[in-house]
Order: sequence, then C-alpha cells, then structure tokens
Amino acid sequence: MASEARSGRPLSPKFSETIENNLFMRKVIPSPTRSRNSPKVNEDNIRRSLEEISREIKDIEDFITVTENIIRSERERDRELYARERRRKADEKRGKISDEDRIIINNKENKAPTAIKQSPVLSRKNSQKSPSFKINSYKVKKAKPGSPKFLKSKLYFRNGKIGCADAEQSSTSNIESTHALIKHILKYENEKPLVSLESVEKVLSQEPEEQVGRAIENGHASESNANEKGSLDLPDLVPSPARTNEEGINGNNAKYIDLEFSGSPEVTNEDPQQQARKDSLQNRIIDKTENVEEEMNTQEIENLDNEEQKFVREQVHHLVRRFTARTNKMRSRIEMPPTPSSSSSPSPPPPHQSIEALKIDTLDTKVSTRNIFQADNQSIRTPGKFVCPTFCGGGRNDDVLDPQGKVYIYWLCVVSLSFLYNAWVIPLRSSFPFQTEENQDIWLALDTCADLIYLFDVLFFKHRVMYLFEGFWVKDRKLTRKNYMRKLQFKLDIISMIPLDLLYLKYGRQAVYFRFPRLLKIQTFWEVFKLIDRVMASPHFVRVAKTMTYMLYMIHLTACAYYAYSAYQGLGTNRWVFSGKGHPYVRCFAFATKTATSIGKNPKPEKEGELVFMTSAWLMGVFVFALLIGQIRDIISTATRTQSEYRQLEDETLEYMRRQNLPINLQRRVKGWFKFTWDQQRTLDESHILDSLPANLKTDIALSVHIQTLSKVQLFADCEDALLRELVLKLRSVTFLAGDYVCRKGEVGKEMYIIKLGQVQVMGGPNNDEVLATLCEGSVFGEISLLAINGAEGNRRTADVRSRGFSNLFVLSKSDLNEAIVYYPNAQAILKKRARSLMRKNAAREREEARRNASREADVVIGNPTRPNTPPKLLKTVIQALPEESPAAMLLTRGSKRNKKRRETLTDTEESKNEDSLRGSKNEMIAQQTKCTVENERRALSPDLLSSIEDELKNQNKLINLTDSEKALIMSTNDPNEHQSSTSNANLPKN
Ligand SMILES: Nc1ncnc2c1ncn2[C@@H]1O[C@@H]2COP(=O)(O)O[C@H]2[C@H]1O
Repeated sequence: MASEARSGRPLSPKFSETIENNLFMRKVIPSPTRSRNSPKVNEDNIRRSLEEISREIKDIEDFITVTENIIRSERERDRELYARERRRKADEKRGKISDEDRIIINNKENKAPTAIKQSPVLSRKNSQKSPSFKINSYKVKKAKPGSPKFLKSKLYFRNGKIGCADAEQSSTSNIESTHALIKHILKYENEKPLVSLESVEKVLSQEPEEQVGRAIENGHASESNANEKGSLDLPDLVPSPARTNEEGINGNNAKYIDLEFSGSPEVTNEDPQQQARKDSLQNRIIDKTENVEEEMNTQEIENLDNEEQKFVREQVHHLVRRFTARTNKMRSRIEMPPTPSSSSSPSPPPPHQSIEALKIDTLDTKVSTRNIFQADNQSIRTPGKFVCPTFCGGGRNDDVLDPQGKVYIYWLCVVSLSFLYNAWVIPLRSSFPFQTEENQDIWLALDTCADLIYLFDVLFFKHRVMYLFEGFWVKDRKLTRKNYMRKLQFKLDIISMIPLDLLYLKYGRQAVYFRFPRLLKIQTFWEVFKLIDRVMASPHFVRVAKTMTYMLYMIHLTACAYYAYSAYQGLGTNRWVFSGKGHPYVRCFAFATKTATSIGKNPKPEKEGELVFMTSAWLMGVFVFALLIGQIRDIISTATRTQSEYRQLEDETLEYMRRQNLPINLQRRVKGWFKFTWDQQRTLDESHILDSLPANLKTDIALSVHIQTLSKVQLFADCEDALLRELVLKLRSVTFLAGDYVCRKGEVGKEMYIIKLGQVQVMGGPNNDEVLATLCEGSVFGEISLLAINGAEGNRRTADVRSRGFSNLFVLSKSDLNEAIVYYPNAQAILKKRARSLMRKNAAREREEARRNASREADVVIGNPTRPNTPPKLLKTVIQALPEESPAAMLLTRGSKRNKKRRETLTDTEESKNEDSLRGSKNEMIAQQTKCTVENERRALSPDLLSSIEDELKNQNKLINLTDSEKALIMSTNDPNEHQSSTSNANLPKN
C-alpha cells in the first residue's frame, strides 16, 4: 500500500483508490448489521470481532502514518524540483549556461523530453503509469558485447535517477552501461544534433498546453500517442550516414516525438538563419514549458493539500473515532473482571473513563488508536484539588497502589504495629502506674511516632489504593480518593486521628485515655491479617497468630482492669485484690490468665464488685477460649484434611481386602500403590481440587503443574499450543506398580498414555519376553490402536507394555483424543506417521523372527532325523529269549533303580554277555557282530547310555570301569566263562 502510494503520482485518486480497495477500510465502514449487534451474539464471536477491529484500527493507523509521510515527502520534492527547474530556466534564459553544462542539460533534457517531461508533477504522473522514460536508443547490429552499441539501449529517467534500460535485462552493470551510453551520446552529439529542428517544430505545432492538459487528465494520454509503451523516445542517435532526420520521423521511429535540443556553440557549420530559427524555437519551448509548468505545479501542490488529502485524512480519522468508540463499548460489555492475581497486569479503565477518553481530540494528525487506548488510562489529567495536591501527586495515576502488592502490605504492617502499640499501651498506661514524670517524654515521643504513622497512612497511602469497579481496576487517583472517602474506614481513620491529646494541657499527661480514639484504626489490623492470609504460603500460621493475639489482648485487658480495680479498692486491702507486691503487670497478667482459662486457683472474690469482675472475666474466658480452641481445631483440621482423607481411604481399602481374604501379595501391591500415589501427588484425586475454577484458570494451573512433563512431549512441541491447552485438562493421572501391564497385545485400545514419571517397556518377541523399547518421561504410547490405521482390526494393541518400576502416567481417552485432534491435522499427521513407522518396524521384526524360526525348523529336519521309538526287532527277540527273571532281561526291560547311568552301562555289558552266552560257543565273530547289532539297536532305546559309552570309548580310549557290584551282578547271572567273555566284550573298544 505504501509503495503504491509512493509511486503513484496523482495522489488524490490513488488515495481514494487505496482506501476503497483496502479490505480493512471496507470493514471499517460499519454496516447496519454490524452496528445492530444483538445481545444474544455469541461471546466468542464478539471477542473475535473485537480483535479484528483492533487489528483494523492498527492498520488504519499505519495507513495514515505512511500516507502522510508520503504526502509530505512528495510535496517537499515537488517544491524542490520546481525551484530547481525554475532556477535552471532562468539561467538558461539569461544564456549563462556554460558549454559543459549545456551538454549535461541536453542529456538531462533527453531523460524527459519536451517541456512536458520537465514538469515534476507530470514526471510523477508518468512514472506512475509507466515507470520510466526512454529517451534514447541505439540500434546498431553486430556490436561487440558490452559495448554501448551492443546495448542498443535507451536511457530512462525513473524516480530521479538515470539508467540504462537494457542493462536491467542483461546481466551487465547498470551504472557501467549508463556511463558508457552517456559517453557515447556526448561523443556523437558534436557530430550530429541530438534532436532535429523538424521534430521540435512538429511538437510545437501540437500545442504543448493541450498535451499537458491531456497528460494530466488522462495520465499520459499524450505520451501514449507518441509511444504505446508510455515512453517518450528520441530517435536513434547512432550516426548513420543512411539515416536522415526525415527517417527519424517517418521511419521506424515515426512514433517518437523528435526534438532537437541544440544551441550548442560547437555546431558552427549552421547558417545564421537556421541559428535564429533555432533560438526562437528554443525560446518558445522554454516559455511555454515554464508557463504550463508553473501553473501545474502550483495547482497540484495546493490541490494536494487542500482537497483530497484533507478529505481522506478526515474520513479516516472519523472512522477511527467511530471504531474506537465501538470497540470500547463492546469491551466494556464483555470484558471479564480480572482475577486478583492478574491485578498487576495493565488493566482497562472503567467504562465511564473510556467514554471520557473518546473526548480526545482525534483531529490531531498524529493521533493513533494506541494513543486513544493509552488515554483511557489517563483520562483525567487535572491535578487533584482535594487532599494534599502536592504530596499526593494530584491527579496523576502512575503511582496508585496495588491492594495486594508488597508495598501496601508492608505499609499496613507498620500501621498495624502502631495500632497495636496504642491498643496495648493506652489501657496499660491508663491503669498501671507506668507513666512517671521521668519517662513521660519517651511516651510522648512514641505516641507522636504512632500518630504520624496514622497521618501518613491517610495522606499518602489509603487514598491511592486502586479498587475494582464493575470488573475493572480503577487506577485514577481522583477516583481512588473518592472511593476511599466514601468508605467507613475513612471516617474511622479521621476520628482515630482527632488530637484529643491536646486536652493533656488541661487534664495533664496522665489522662492517656484521651488517646482511646486511636483504637479505631482496628480496621487496618484486620486488613493486614486478611492480606497476609492470602499471600502467605501457609495461612494456618497467620490464623493461629491472629487468634492468639486476640486471646492475649483479652488477658491484657483483664490484667489492666484487675489492677485498676485493685488500685481503686486499695492495693492489698483484702485477699482478692492485688497485694502490691512484685511486678504489678506480671502479677496481674498471671491473675488474669488463671481467671480466663480457669486454670489454677485464684483467691475468692469477697465483695460484690469483685464478684462482678470475676464473673465477667470467667464469661469472657469461656467465650474466648471456646472460640480459640474451635478455631485452632478448624485450622489444624483444614491443614490435615487431605491427609486424613487419604489415610481413611487407605485403611478402608486394606480392611476390605483383609475381610475378603485376598492374597497377601495383592494387599501389599495395593499398599504400595497408596504410598507411591500419596508421595507423588499428596492427594489421591487431583482432578476434583480445581473443580470450582473456571476452565481457563484450570487450564493455566494444569499447564503450570505439568509443564515439565508436557514440554518433553514431542507431539506438543511440534504442534500448536492450542492443542496442548485443549488436552491438558483431559489428562488423568494413573499410577502403575513395578511389573504391572499398562496394556496387553490384542486388547482393544481405548486410551493412550504419556509417561509422567518412571519408565515402561514395550514387550515383543515370540514369547513376549523381549524388550522392544524402553520409554521414559515424556514418551507417548498406545496411540496405534486409537488411530485405527488398519481399519476395524486396527483398534487392537500391537504390543504388551509393562511398567518397569513404579510409574505415573497421563491417560488420554480415545474420545478425548479424537475430539481434540480433529481440529489439529498436524498433530493427527504426526501421530499417524509415528504409528505407521512403529507398525512397519514391528512388522519387519516379526518377519525376521518368522524367517529365523523357519530356518531353525529346517535345520532339525536335515540334521537330526528322529529315531523310531519302537524297540528294534532283534532286541525284542533277545529279550524274549532271556529268562524273564534274569537281571539282564530286567535291565533291558526296566532299567536300574539305583544309578541309572551306571546301570545302563551295566545292562549294556550284561547284554553283550547275554548275547555271547546265547550264541554259546559259536565263533567270536558272529558274537561280536550280534553284540554290535544289539548295541546299535539299543541305542534307540537309551541313546544317552550308548552315547556315553561311545564317548568314553572314543574320547578316552580306555576300558569302561564297571563297579564291583555290577560285575558281580553280571557274574551271578552268567557262568564264569561267559562273564569272562562278557567282561572282555564290555571292555572292548567300540570301534
Ligand atoms: N517397536 C515399538 N517401539 C516402541 N513403541 C512401540 C513399539 N511397538 C508398539 N509400541 C507402542 O506400544 C503401544 C501398544 O499399544 P498400541 O498398539 O495402541 O500402541 C503401541 C505403541 O504406542
């Protein structure tokens, strides 16, 4: 917008165009529907429109500033150009131009040919429509690259700068090209005039005034005639013998206005007639140009100032005013009262102040909406005329006090101390003989200090405290003062300062009771406790302290009264009154304490007056102590309520489990859960704590509490903050014990999780005992099944997730997630991307596992053929052949009961023996063969035995050592010969 306005010459039409074209201006003009806002309009919509309006007003403000700057700078430039031009023309007229200057002017003239082009006003018009004037051109073919001819260029004049048109399109440096081109022009200018006389005549015959008028009206209409591109070009300056002036007009360049600006003294070969003609033409040109130019310039500049500019400015200011008023009205209607905690932030003024703010003179050109809003806060600038204009800063509003600010609270503490001084000392000095002639001055000084504090409080502090009015903090000093003066507190403060002490003059300084009005400052004392209660980390202490102060003060008053009564009756006149022995205050205070608390024995009252005193003291004691004890109980119970609730719940749960006879282990886990949850949160259910707060505050609190965890969640870091705000209140906190499964593979997923504390393990593998990943604080899991990427089947958990130690997780339900995420496509995309990548990873892992299993199975088939389970036929035959009860048969059929391995070895040996015996005396070869066969066949039944024998024989290459009992067993079954042979057989190496 700014650039448009800057480049546009006819500022007024451009201005109005800009305004009309701008969206914000269209919005600014209030439509009937807009102004007729129904009260039922949704608050959100109002808010949004309010924000929009604020933005628009800001835009208008910028718009005004920019356009005003443009107007100013344009005007200055116009004036400057105009003055320069006039000076130059005057010089020219007087023929004072040096030759050198003439050449430069010549070229300058060429930048904006004819008188028309010299008009700054017109130049701007031109530059608006066509940004450049092409004033020269080269049309030489086959020129060297880089040479001015090659450029075939035209000089242009744009925004006060000269340049070479073609250089812009080529990569050549514009400055270099322009320089070269100018040099070239100057070189040939001596040989041939730049502009022919005929061209000049032609232009002049077209009535320049007309051209000017048209140019102004139509924005270069005259130039368009000459050049469709809107440029005013001179004929080719390259000296070409074939080329004549006529060609310049009628040939290719016929559309150009050819002007000859000569008069160069170097052109000496002209005849005097021609010279005279040239001079007269030149003069005509200059005269006409000057007249037109002068007229135009003056008119333009004045018009600029007087009409459009003013109109536009006024219009815009008017709109700004209207919109500011509307905005303030709307704001006053919808703005929520700030919470006490936000009071320190700059707050808007009460509505009536806003209205006053609107009285600001918006006609000031520098006014801005920002200023208006600032003015809202400073609407009243007149100095205060009421209380202490000098000290109180009059009507300034920059030093109001925040009622919850530190300065004010500290000051209230000081005032409270002086109140307490008065409250304790006035009864004390009135009853006890503590004010003597010697210390009177000290008391007087202390009294004066306390009084000064009271005075300062009223003069400098109380009336500056800002207050809430219809939801707005009122910060105006005049209003805060009025507010203070309206209150009862002001009246009490004034009464408490009444200098009744002056009566000392009449009644003497002993009459301290004249200071009793000072006790009316008690409101400040209450206020300070109230404020400290709010700002202290543990308000229970403040409450207990307050109650204790009351109690002690009652006892103090009783002590004073007791002493006064005793003094009245006469010290030590009976057993009840104060005896006068010891420190009077300490004794009387002890008496009063015993009476009030009914602890300890006090002397019995004897007189009626004493009885009345005691009765009232007892009553007060009962009342005050009942109150005190009740309060302290409340305070303590409030402080420990959450803990006792937790204890109660834990006890009930454990009791229930005991009654149900649940396993001890389970009970222990539940106990662990209670302990861990309490340690972590100091409450069992956080969610209900903030129930009573509005949603925005709840969100803020939840964000502050969980920010540490949530800041680690990548999902939220990558997405808008709004998503986090939306979800934070929906997060539920859950605790898992060590080894607990958070979710199981194949379950339907209904929640996703964010790890708040601890670690979880994602389990996988064929037996779900392989840890695929360990996730820690800030990690998100359980989202795959929620997103249901794989259609209906996709809502199943893809892995087991187990808590590694104790872990605390945020749970987000599927519905909550879906509800929120639907508006955040970014987050959706991130979650889906992550889910897909996890799924791909899992799929790849599962494929790999399947492949490994398959290859393992294949190995078994090839490498380990299974042996038949049925005993071989030969063995069956042998067993049948053996006597049933023989140890060999028993061994073969049942095996040993003692040492299996040894027995089997034995059986093996025996069997060999039996085989031998079976074969009898048949040749050894056959027996051996048989034995081997049997052995081979037995291997099927007891591979361990056989292999162990084999191993022993192979590896150690020694005889198998049978135990004696085994040998005996074998020998007892078979004859000695057989035994021999069997032993030898048994000892045979297998191979
Ligand atoms: N290989 C893995 N690495 C990390 N996390 C995983 C992996 N596989 C599954 N998960 C997470 O474990 C979750 C189990 O439940 P979901 O399938 O809903 O979502 C799953 C993922 O968030």
